[in-house]
Amino acid sequence: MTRSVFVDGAAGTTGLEILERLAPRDEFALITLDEAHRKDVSARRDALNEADFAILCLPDDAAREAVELLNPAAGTRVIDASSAHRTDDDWLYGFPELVGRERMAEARRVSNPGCYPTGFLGLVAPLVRAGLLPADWPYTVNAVSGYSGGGKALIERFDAEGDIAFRAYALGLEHKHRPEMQVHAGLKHGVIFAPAVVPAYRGMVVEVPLHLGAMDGNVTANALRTELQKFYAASPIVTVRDAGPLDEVLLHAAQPSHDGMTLHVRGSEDGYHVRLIAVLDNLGKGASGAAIQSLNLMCGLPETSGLRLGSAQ
Ligand SMILES: NC(=O)C1=CN([C@@H]2O[C@H](COP(=O)(O)OP(=O)(O)OC[C@H]3O[C@@H](n4cnc5c(N)ncnc54)[C@H](OP(=O)(O)O)[C@@H]3O)[C@@H](O)[C@H]2O)C=CC1
Ligand SMILES: CC(=O)N[C@@H](CCC(=O)OP(=O)(O)O)C(=O)O
Repeated sequence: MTRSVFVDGAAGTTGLEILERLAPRDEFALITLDEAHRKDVSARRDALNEADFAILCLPDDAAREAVELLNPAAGTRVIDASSAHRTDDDWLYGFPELVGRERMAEARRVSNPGCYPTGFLGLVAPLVRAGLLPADWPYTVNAVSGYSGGGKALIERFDAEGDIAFRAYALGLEHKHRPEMQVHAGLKHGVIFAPAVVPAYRGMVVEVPLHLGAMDGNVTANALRTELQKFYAASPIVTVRDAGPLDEVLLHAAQPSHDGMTLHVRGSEDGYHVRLIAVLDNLGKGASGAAIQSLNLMCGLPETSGLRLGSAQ
């Protein structure tokens, strides 16, 4: 059975990577628009309603517009890579490891998680659910991303300026990912989110430092790691590393494309402090790879079909 797929925003950073992953697969037939029509509302409406699946790789406003162009009778199932619907109850949050693969199989509207939230939620949500971390703790998220995370505009800026080593942003302490992190981890307080961009094209490191010893209970770093290992034991995509020696270079300037995510739990000797660290590709598990994982599950296909999971992160 062949399913038709329309990628709206196919000329963008995320869209192109989705096309690369879909092109060799014969389970899917791509509906494409040429350069002259890719932003034409009428052509997009036709493509959106003709497709079995639409994958939206657009800015938020254009993604909302695409949803309005859909005729419910057409039955198109949607995966939205933007942040427009990530805390919308009418959409399933497309993090299969957290929401359950069975729900993905049935879903008609799936919101792809944000890149940084994928790292944060991958670390924190299972631990809050298990009662090992408190839901009412004031969490902090320190993170760096490759510059493709900002799409075509940021890629152009990095290519043009050439000498940026560390670009801190969201310095007003607001960011579109904060609500998503709070809601899907079930937290009482909004997080402090401190993102930065570094001169790597792709890849990201998302870190949650914890004063574990200041929390109630006698939870240890080993207990956190064991819980994450149990939670992801069946996952072919998320790996939880043990406490052994760790290469200090978590992100290379020429990081290869990868659709997995690796989690680390590093504890101090006295057990008081812990660093939870997620390493992923913003264009892999952080965007395009996640969309393909969701598409596979929505089609009843093997979860990892077409994913890039070859070399370890
Ligand atoms: N880059 C990343 O790592 C990640 C991105 N995302 C999300 O994915 C979405 C796309 O991001 P990204 O690929 O980085 O962005 P890009 O800017 O690289 O691509 C966006 C594409 O959408 C096109 N576009 C804009 N408006 C319209 C419209 N009205 N109709 C049709 N096409 C339109 C743009 O056209 P043009 O080429 O003319 O500018 C561009 O090709 C965003 O919502 C982003 O938040 C999610 C996770 C990670
Ligand atoms: C480096 C950079 O600018 N990253 C983007 C996040 C990536 C993005 O726009 O997409 P998602 O929200 O769908 O993850 C940002 O911080 O706004």
